[in-house]
Amino acid sequence: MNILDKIIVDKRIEVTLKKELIPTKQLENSVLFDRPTTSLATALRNSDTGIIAEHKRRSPSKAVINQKVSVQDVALDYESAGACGMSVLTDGKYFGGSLDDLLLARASVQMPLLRKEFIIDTYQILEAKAYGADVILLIAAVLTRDEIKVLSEFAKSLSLDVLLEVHNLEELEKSIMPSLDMLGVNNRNLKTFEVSTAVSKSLSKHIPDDFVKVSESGISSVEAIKDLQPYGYQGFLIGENFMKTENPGASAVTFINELKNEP
Ligand SMILES: O=P(O)(O)OC[C@@H](O)[C@@H](O)c1c[nH]c2ccccc12
Repeated sequence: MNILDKIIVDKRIEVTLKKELIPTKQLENSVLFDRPTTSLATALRNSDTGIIAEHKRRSPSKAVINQKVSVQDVALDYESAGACGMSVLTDGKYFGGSLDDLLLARASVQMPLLRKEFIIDTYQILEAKAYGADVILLIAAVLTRDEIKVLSEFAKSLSLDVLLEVHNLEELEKSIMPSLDMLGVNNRNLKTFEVSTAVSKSLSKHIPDDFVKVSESGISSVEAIKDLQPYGYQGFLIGENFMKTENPGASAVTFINELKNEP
């Protein structure tokens, strides 16, 4: 079994248990549930940098990235650095994140927040809303077209943006539908961990113009962004490059300033 399949097996068990412990009514009663949301897609369309900065403590491909910084500090620093939005890993077992991380980020900043999670059930979308997210991620590699439709339409009914992630043409062609806002191309193969921005380049021409294009993973230089912009990318999801440093917020400031000053 590859790592992605393992994550999904565990996720199904986790969601089944949580559904029994915390009824959906309780999520809907969260003080955050009825708040107005902010669109990441709109923010990216209007941005001159398009950086979505991620909070990630560890990952299956890298045991320790950063276990020291506080998610609130990172969120505040990313926002003042000029990031367009923030991605918060909420998976515990493989990424060391939690829904509390999302909640703490929400308490700290106004910018759009993405719940970075392996979503397989509408229950997790209610959680995303209740803990302060503006955007959810759907991963085409682990969902059927029908599941993508049900989950994305449910998210839209809660005024959440949807970022659909693909890694190849087959996943892209199966997923195109009007209930998606952003199409993300993951440069990292979640089954083998191989990373190359060439994946974003080759898939870009197959993404219809009505979706905001986002390039995800393995972006570690301003040059990489300059290289991807001509392919129509308006969003760039960056995790490790910031999180592996002692001060992720300061690294984001340096990076975004360099990006703004580049001709
Ligand atoms: O740390 P990186 O290489 O900059 O990547 C960030 C982000 O794209 C990556 O964390 C990611 C992309 N898709 C995912 C799906 C699940 C978990 C994590 C991810």
